[in-house]
Amino acid sequence: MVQYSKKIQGVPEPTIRRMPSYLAFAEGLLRKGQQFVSSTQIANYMNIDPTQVTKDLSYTTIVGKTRVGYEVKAIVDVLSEFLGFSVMDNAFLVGAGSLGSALLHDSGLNHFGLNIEAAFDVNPATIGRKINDVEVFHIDQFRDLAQELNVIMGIITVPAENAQTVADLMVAWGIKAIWNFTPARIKVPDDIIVQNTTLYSNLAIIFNKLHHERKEE
Ligand SMILES: NC(=O)c1ccc[n+]([C@@H]2O[C@H](COP(=O)([O-])OP(=O)(O)OC[C@H]3O[C@@H](n4cnc5c(N)ncnc54)[C@H](O)[C@@H]3O)[C@@H](O)[C@H]2O)c1
Repeated sequence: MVQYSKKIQGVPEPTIRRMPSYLAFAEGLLRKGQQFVSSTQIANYMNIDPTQVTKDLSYTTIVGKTRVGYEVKAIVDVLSEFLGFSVMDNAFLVGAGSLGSALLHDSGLNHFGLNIEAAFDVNPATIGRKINDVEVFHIDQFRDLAQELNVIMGIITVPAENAQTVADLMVAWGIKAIWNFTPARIKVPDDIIVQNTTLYSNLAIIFNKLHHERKEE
């Protein structure tokens, strides 16, 4: 077990958002056998200023060495632990439809420390099936399984109008963090972590940039 990690609390969100890219870059270098990497090299890859890289990494215990830079293996070990990717957390997914199935097929989640223990749905055609080895249960079994398995995260991929009901169920049965993929804005107690994720806002940004640039041409 690596002992370098500091508490992630107080780290600015943009820094946390950049860290998985630092990690992916370092993992690639490690595979190629590179031992050290400079902040300039990382910055060039990220298209940001080297001072930003130094600042971001200073939130961890990774220390650069004069002239040689950062040890690549240390970046991989420290960031994996710092970001929580080296510890496996268990999640339940509710809504095993099109998006839910895609997430169940994503091996990247496992790589980044998230294990989806079980999925839930209300559609009889889906219940009882296994999607990428994850069994789909009726939503009524959520309570029993949440008590039985050590699950701390809930992933919501149901139609937006059902998102609040599912969130309430998750909170009632001990889920501490909710990853909400629906466009609905769910209400939960203050101590529950909610992260809303949508591909469409990124798409909107692309369209906006495309159309904006076209206007300027
Ligand atoms: N965040 C993103 O980028 C993104 C991308 C695609 C879809 N979405 C959103 O994800 C959600 C699902 O989209 P989809 O295309 O997979 O829809 P879908 O209809 O294919 O799947 C929804 C599933 O939820 C199940 N369901 C409905 N009510 C339920 C309940 N109360 N409990 C348990 N299961 C229930 C349905 O039976 C179905 O299997 C929607 O809210 C959609 O807007 C978000």
